[in-house]
Amino acid sequence: MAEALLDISGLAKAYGALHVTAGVDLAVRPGEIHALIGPNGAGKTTLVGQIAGEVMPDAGTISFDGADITRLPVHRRARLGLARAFQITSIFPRFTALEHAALAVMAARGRTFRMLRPAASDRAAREEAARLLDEVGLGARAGVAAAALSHGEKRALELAMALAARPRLMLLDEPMAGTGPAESAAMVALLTRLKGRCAILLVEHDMDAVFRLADRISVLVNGRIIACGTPDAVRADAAVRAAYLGDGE
Ligand SMILES: Nc1ncnc2c1ncn2[C@@H]1O[C@H](COP(=O)(O)OP(=O)(O)OP(=O)(O)O)[C@@H](O)[C@H]1O
Repeated sequence: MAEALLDISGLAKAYGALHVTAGVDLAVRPGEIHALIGPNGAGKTTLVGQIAGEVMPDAGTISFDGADITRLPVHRRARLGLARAFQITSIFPRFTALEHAALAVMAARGRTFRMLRPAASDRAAREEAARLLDEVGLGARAGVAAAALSHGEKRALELAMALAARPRLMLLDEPMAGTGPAESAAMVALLTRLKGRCAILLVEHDMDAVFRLADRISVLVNGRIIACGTPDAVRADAAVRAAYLGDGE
């Protein structure tokens, strides 16, 4: 079995009497798409927040590439290769897709780019940004203001911006939310193309997308992982069917 890139053990977080993360063990392997599914309020977003460093756990450990990152702040985790894709395109609506991607590239390589003259650093960032946009299928939309992009294109731009950090693990929280069937299919195709480039922990309610994309699926119910395995194994799991998918699916 491949060594885990992200290894979570006994993670716990309570808000008052509510145990939102109740002893989670979870391992994400290098390059895999690992989906985290579960009903509303199961604790998925809180778990992702703990992995990203935004929410401090009460107990348990998170290790990344063998290093204990349980108490590290967000920016230190990012430097180790842990990136979270944010819905970020509304911050500078008049900036173009290319400018957004270039900003992300410069933010990720701050020190490297400060060594260059301003014009050269700008050119290098734009070249890399253009490559990233090509990669997510936005090459032809580089000059379009972010606000004018379609919903699905904005999600693709956010992926390009997260990829600018050259992450080894990307945390993706509901990339299909609010997308129609065509945009959702385009996002599945895009994530399929990116597969293997970095590991992805994918939180998603769109089960069709999850079962198409995921190498493995973990099912979180009431703050606990009740099943983890391949899509086929999870689909066949009696506890999962009872707790989450419903016997009819
Ligand atoms: N800061 C907080 N203070 C108190 N309760 C919280 C806090 N954050 C989350 N919760 C509660 O923890 C539970 C889990 O929330 P969380 O958002 O992690 O679930 P989720 O699985 O992501 O849900 P959804 O699928 O609806 O996004 C919910 O009952 C929520 O109200």
